[in-house]
Amino acid sequence: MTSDMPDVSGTAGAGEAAAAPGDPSAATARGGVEAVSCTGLAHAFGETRAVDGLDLAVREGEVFGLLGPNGAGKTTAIRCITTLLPVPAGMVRVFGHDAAKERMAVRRLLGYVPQQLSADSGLTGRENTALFARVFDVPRRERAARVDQALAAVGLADAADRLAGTYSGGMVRRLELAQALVSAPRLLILDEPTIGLDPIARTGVWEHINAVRAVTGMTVLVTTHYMDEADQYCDRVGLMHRGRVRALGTPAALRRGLAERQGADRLPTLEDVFRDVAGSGLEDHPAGGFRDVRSTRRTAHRVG
Ligand SMILES: Nc1ncnc2c1ncn2[C@@H]1O[C@H](COP(=O)(O)OP(=O)(O)OP(=O)(O)O)[C@@H](O)[C@H]1O
Repeated sequence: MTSDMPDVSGTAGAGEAAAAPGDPSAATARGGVEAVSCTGLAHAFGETRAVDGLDLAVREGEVFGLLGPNGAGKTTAIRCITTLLPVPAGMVRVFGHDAAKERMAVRRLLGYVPQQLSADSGLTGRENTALFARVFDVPRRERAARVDQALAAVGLADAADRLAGTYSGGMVRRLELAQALVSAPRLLILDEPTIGLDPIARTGVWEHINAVRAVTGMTVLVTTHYMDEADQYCDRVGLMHRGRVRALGTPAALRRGLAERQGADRLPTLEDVFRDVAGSGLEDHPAGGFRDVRSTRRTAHRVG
């Protein structure tokens, strides 16, 4: 925690997690339930089996990266976990709460930064964040302070009263982070938080996530296409392909495992691991499909 990083821990679950920030094994050792548990999760759109028997366990306190190419099923899985999509088959639990039957309990525990733009360009940063504080039932008397804390935690204190429409792409992403943090979630879910951002803005987003996490001990579940970011920032990753997790572990262990299997003289990258896991099937879902272009352009538009 840096001295200029205010506390955004609020009340929900911050105390127990703060005992061992960033240490997932310690969190599990405290006997806490898993932050997210998916068992046999399946979700189809017509004939398309977007998620197809997903098993996944995210430990309390860790940063877990769900990686995969376009169409792997990451967003669909995330939307089931956040209760935005139903759970037609299998089981999803968030801190022990059944996402199918206890939707409000699940929603109260999490903050969600979707891929799509969630900030209103016609409102200031402060107004946008205050709106989320109201929607997420932050007690009225705490709202102003919590909004200030959330904006300061993402480095937007000085820009709080500017219209979001004047923000750069990186600032918009950090504002969306503040919106998700204002309710002091125990679980922060981010769907491709850095897509379309330049390297400096990408680093900025991650630094703010990690600074808040160091204070609150919140669990982070993030989807990304960027293997380098996953390698650098995630405690563990799940490599998802065709609706399922095909490999799971710390980035280092996955890379070492491939090096041992291949007898390689250099340590492979996470991307090498992914190509090994997904094999030639990766070409079935080439990057740059309409949906990916659309989301990248949406973000790029904010930058312009
Ligand atoms: N609303 C929808 N209607 C129909 N098909 C959908 C819908 N949403 C997703 N799909 C399909 O489900 C599959 C999984 O999509 P999903 O968005 O979950 O993948 P993803 O891994 O998040 O991809 P991306 O990285 O491009 O966001 C894809 O084949 C996609 O075209």
